[in-house]
Amino acid sequence: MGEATGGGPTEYGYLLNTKATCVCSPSCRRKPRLFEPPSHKCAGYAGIITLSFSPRSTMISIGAALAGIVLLWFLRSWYEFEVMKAKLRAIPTVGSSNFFTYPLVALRFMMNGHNMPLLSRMTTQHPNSAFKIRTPITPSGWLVLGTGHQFVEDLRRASTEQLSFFHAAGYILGAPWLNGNRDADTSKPHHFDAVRVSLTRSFPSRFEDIRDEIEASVSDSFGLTQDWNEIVLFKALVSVVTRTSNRLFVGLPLCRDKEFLQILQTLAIKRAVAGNAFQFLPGFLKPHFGRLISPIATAIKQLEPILTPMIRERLKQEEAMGPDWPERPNDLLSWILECAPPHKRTVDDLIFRIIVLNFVSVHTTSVTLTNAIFDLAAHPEYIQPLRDEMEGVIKQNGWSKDAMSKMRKLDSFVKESSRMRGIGSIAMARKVMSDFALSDGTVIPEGCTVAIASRGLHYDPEHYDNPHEFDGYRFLKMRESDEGEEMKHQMISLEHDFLLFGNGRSACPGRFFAVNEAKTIISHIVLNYDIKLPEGATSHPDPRWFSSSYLPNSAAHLVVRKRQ
Ligand code: HEM
Repeated sequence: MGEATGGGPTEYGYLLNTKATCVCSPSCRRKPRLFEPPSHKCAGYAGIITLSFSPRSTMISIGAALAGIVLLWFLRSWYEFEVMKAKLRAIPTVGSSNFFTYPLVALRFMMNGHNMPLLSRMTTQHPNSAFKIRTPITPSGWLVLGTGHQFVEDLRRASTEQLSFFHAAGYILGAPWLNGNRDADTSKPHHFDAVRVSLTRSFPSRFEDIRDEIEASVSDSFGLTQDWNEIVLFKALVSVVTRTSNRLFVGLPLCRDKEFLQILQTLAIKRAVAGNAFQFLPGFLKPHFGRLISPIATAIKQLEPILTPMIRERLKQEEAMGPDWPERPNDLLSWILECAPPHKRTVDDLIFRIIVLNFVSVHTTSVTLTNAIFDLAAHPEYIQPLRDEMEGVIKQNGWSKDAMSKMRKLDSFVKESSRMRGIGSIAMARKVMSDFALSDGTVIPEGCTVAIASRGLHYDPEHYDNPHEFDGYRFLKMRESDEGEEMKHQMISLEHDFLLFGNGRSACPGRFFAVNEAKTIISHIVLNYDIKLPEGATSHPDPRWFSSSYLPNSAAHLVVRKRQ
């Protein structure tokens, strides 16, 4: 048998014992390798492995390999961090710029990434400037934040080849790993146009359905009793929004199917949590954890048996009759198929699109609605004027998209709630795809991530009087006083100092639907229910923040009863 120098094989292990030789015959001097190729057919080959194996040695080997990987990752991250720091030296740093304080910085960002005083101070003291902060949410560890209109304008005008939303948001939300590498080949997935063009054009004609689903789902979630009744508002609204959106996306009876809804509601929460948690994982672990915990992969597996027959049938019909046939459903599948390139017209891909659109729309709309309803309960003096407006407009226009557009007080109220709370502290995150010059001459290097300190802008006294005070009619007054520009201040408008929906070429394509859906849900609640905060509560329940993401207090209660 071959001898093992530097320690016996059973004691030190096959992988560590680099001086060991093959045991097939005394004359064989071959060195065994970490992964032995099958071509080496020595009789003793299997024997080496069997003889050499010991649990302790395997653990040591795995530990050594992992330590090596961590060290390599650490050195690479350090290198990339320092290279980017050098390239960004013209931009002032806020906070630490020392790589070795990373764990502390990551923790601080996680707990305080929405740092209101910092964002406000930078916005008011250094308007129209850029500063950089250390953050775990970008590949280089640096994020360049802009303040002021000019910076928004610079990002807004950039092409998607220069500044990419999908690359930046993908990294921040963990999409390449949690979405199972889908859309990795494109900077703008086709579902974006399905929402921007087809859904927006089609949903006014589906208004009756939407209203019907709101009535049924609110009654199921809120109850319809004469007595006061406490509900967990965020949970109730996630259910209402999932049902209403899916009445439009996939129609009846699926939008009321308990299993289907449960999968989507769990996904909306788990995907948001996983995306946030992923920001703090070292890059080399992301692919592995992504495969292990991907909520999207889980949802795809669970939804396959439910959605596959319906999608197969639709694909067959489209193939036989083309895109224009008399009974063609006016739903999400048709809208996606209108925009899908041939290689994306598959069952698997269509299930993925339905899931992604549920994820991007349900969570954001539920958060916006929860904020607005809690603001209404905290400021009950707005309830009667809003009821009067709703009743008047509906009397003239019926329940319709037009009626929703005419509810100016309501629009202003929901927009003010979103200005103060929103969905996050930064907006318009973009990855710089090639060196990008701002209008003041500052060059942001390729590979860097830029964003707007939107929470600072939303509270900027230059643009908003008494920005810390809730004024439900703020935007109504702006519409009335800004002659000829009254459309500018409605909620769906993309303004430089209101970035709930982002801005520029990648601004949210679902905002027309989202705002109308939210206004219809609030109108239904206000016209049919009395609402108030629970006993003892006097203000909007405290939200939770996780890094730069805003989360409403998901356990907070609202007290409701049938309108008296
Ligand atoms: C109040 C609710 C919503 C809010 C606050 C919101 C907000 C946003 C924001 C901030 C962006 C990124 C824009 C940028 O960086 O410039 C975005 C992207 C997007 N939104 Fe919305 N959104 C909402 C509802 C919806 C709805 C209802 C849909 C679809 C029906 C939708 C579909 C999308 C899509 C497809 C993108 C591109 C990102 C992607 O595909 O991952 N959104 N949204």
